[in-house]
Amino acid sequence: MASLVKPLLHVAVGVILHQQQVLLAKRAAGKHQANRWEFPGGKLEQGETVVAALKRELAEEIGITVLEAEPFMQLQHEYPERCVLLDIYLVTDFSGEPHGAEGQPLYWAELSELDRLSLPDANQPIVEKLQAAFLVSA
Ligand SMILES: Nc1nc2c([nH]c(=O)n2[C@@H]2O[C@H](COP(=O)(O)OP(=O)(O)OP(=O)(O)O)[C@@H](O)[C@H]2O)c(=O)[nH]1
Ligand SMILES: [Mg+2]
Repeated sequence: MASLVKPLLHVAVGVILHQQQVLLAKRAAGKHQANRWEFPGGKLEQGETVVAALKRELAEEIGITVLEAEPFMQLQHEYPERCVLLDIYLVTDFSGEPHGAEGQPLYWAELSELDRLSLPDANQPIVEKLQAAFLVSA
């Protein structure tokens, strides 16, 4: 019998904002929310802090060293098969050159086009808050 209790996954998510653009990575086929454009990040390991997970995931996934990050927002979203608690950080300083270290495509998206791209369903409030906070209209 399927479990009636969905797992709650705590996820560290990094937003890298540079001149009205944010860095997105394409989720692999076959994964949860496959083929969507996500902010790099991933699940906390047991006993790990959010910032430690953020640093580890961004090193593993896009090959950068996070030097400074500040909390931006936290949100919980219920998918049909799992719940996620997204801890979203603005990465304000890093070293290294971002690249798809796991073979995934990266894309610098304009803040203004974020609502036209296919992001994970949980991400709509992040897009709205980023646009409200940082989008400068031409
Ligand atoms: N990284 C990331 N995960 C997100 C975002 N939005 C969102 O709903 N998620 C969800 O958060 C969950 C965990 O993320 P993940 O799959 O990156 O975890 P991970 O890097 O540890 O991957 P793994 O399971 O392959 O080891 C997934 O269910 C994913 O769909 C987002 O913007 N970025
Ligand atoms: Mg990940």
